[in-house]
Amino acid sequence: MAVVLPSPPVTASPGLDGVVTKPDTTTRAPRVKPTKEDLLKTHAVHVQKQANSPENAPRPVKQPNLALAYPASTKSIREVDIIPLSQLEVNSHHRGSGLILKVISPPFLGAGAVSIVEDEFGNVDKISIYNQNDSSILSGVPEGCIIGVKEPYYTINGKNADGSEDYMICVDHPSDVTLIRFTDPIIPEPLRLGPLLKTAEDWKKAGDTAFLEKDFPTAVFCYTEALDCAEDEGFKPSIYTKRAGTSLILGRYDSAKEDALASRTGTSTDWKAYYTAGRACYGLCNYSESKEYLSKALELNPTNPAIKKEYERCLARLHEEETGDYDFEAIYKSLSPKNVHLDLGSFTRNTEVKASPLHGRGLFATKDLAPGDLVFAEKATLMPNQYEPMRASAALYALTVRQLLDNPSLCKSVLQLYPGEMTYERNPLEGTLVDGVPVLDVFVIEGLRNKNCFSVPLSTLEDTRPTAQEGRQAKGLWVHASNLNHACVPNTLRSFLGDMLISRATRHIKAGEEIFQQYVPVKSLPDVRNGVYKDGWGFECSCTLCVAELKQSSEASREKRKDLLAQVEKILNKKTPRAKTIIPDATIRSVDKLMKQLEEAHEPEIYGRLPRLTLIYGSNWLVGAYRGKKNYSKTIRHAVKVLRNFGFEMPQGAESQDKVWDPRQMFFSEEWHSLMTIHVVVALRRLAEAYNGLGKKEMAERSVEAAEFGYMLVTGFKNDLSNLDR
Ligand SMILES: C[S@@+](CC[C@H](N)C(=O)[O-])C[C@H]1O[C@@H](n2cnc3c(N)ncnc32)[C@H](O)[C@@H]1O
Repeated sequence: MAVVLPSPPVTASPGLDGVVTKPDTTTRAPRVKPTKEDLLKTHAVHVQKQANSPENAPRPVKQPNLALAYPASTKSIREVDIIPLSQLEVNSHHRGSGLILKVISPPFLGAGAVSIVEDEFGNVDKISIYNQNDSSILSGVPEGCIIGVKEPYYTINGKNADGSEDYMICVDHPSDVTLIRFTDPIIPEPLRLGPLLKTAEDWKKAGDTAFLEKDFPTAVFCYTEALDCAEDEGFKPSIYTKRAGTSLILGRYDSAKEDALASRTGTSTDWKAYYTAGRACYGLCNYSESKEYLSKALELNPTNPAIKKEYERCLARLHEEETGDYDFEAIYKSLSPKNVHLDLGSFTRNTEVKASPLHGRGLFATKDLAPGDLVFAEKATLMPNQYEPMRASAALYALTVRQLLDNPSLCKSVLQLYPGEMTYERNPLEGTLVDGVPVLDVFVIEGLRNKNCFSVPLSTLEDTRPTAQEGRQAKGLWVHASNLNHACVPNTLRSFLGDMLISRATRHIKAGEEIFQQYVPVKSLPDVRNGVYKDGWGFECSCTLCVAELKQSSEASREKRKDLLAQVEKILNKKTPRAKTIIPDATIRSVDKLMKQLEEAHEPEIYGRLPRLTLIYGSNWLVGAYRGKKNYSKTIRHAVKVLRNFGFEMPQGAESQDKVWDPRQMFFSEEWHSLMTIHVVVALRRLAEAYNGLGKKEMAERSVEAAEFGYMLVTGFKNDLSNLDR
């Protein structure tokens, strides 16, 4: 799916003569409007060009520009005052008004469907309808259909070739436009066509033809007409069955379920209705309801293998939801770039959503958890299989709009996510059905996508490999995980397997304690990282580390650390030495010296049990440098420092090669505030290598075991450390 970058905010721009001209944003009547002939002629040229271009090019997405947000209409087309096109004013949203229009051209399909429309008085205009679903025939507004546009936004689309203004009705919110049935009395006399087909049987046949041609949206439309004009009640169940099956193919599970249940006749053939309803509920990840319907289907048709199979699948999902018992290794093996949506239930019962003292809602533990425990595992609510970084956000936005339109029952859980500050008040009617579709505000959807989505590799395990392709991440929404607030030194770590988010405890968590995660990897300087949170999510972090660094440590100390870190970075030029790189001793000595000063710049009374993030880069580098020189004792010394700098408790004397201690214990300290990343695993491996080099087998083995535990935390499940070499 290609991406259309958000249209630029309306700002001043230089004109041809270099003079800055401000776009005209005043509400006013349009200047000169083109004639019907001109509009149709220009439009036909575009449509022709499209017809000549290669078929099946993906539709681009118009991502909403939050700076230009406006609310969706919550009114029915029957509640607004119908106005003629001639009353439209540019740069206006025409609150309280609506249009009834006939589409008089085939559409040009780009990011939106652009068509020419006419009102009952013969006025014509251009319309662009965005964010419609492929499952809806409105995505291609067929010529001849009648549409209602609620509270239309009329805009200047740019300039025509002759320099005149190009006007357009711009429909961003998918629920602002509604398809009007040909027999609806709301259609004014001059636009009326009367019914295209006469009988329910005719419509049913038309539906069947569309179905066979795989034009499923049209099939749904025809079956709907058939149901509407059917006089014989006995005719309806078979149409409901057909429409349910078609909706199931389209992924419109809510309607599939509703139609399936409406198709029941009270006879033994109702197993089909229950089977379809069960599959629809499965599609909505509502496994307990799915089980109910599938049980009923089995009662009526106990030997049917298809029902049995679905039933078994359903039981497996319920077991996962209940126990969190997953075979992660098998799941990992089943993953492929084409198969990222896993058939799994979500395990969330160790956690609950409650009000957080920090902000809005938070996630809290319902039982005591130990380091390594599965806190929760959640299948993505929405995650497109799109790992191209340039396209991932737009794909998630488009999928969210599509899924909510197709399955209004999803609206409640998704629309309650935090969308950040909006420029207007949210309407409580969002997500409720008006004119048969849920009211969707695309700017709210973009806001909540932005504030709640996670970037996700195909699997975290693969992402930890040196050969991993950088930046290939999809974006997804996990509604349960969206309740997590951020802490720089959190108590959980998330990882991914396909669209499954795995959250593991990185320290002891007591029942009732709030659960935190890092939104993004933390920057070492507190003001820099808090700038990221402020810009991205609008908050300042109040975790133990941020409070210590920003409130307790003096500005002078902060500046000193910043300055020393800059000096270290300058020498290292952001390169971690590889095993075979020979580093001049003088460079190592300079880094070592600076690192000592940097270490001393951390006040012991403040950093006693906290990570010292500014030291991590340099200490990691020193591990690499001494490893390259096979200087085992210094490798041990600095690997221990790395672990300490990540906030792990190191016993007295651990920096010495002769100290006997147990690195496996470091994850279980109650008082220390540690930060778990893949670098901790790497440091533990270096420690093991160095102990091995010195012949200290037991220490080496303990270090490997600690690294394996750390790797389990990072990747979500137990894995061989050799993955880190592939
Ligand atoms: C994904 S939501 C987290 C759940 C959120 N508390 C809610 O009520 O929906 C992200 C938003 O939570 C808030 N937030 C997250 N971590 C925070 C923290 N440590 N302190 C204050 N606000 C935080 C910010 O407003 C952020 O934009």
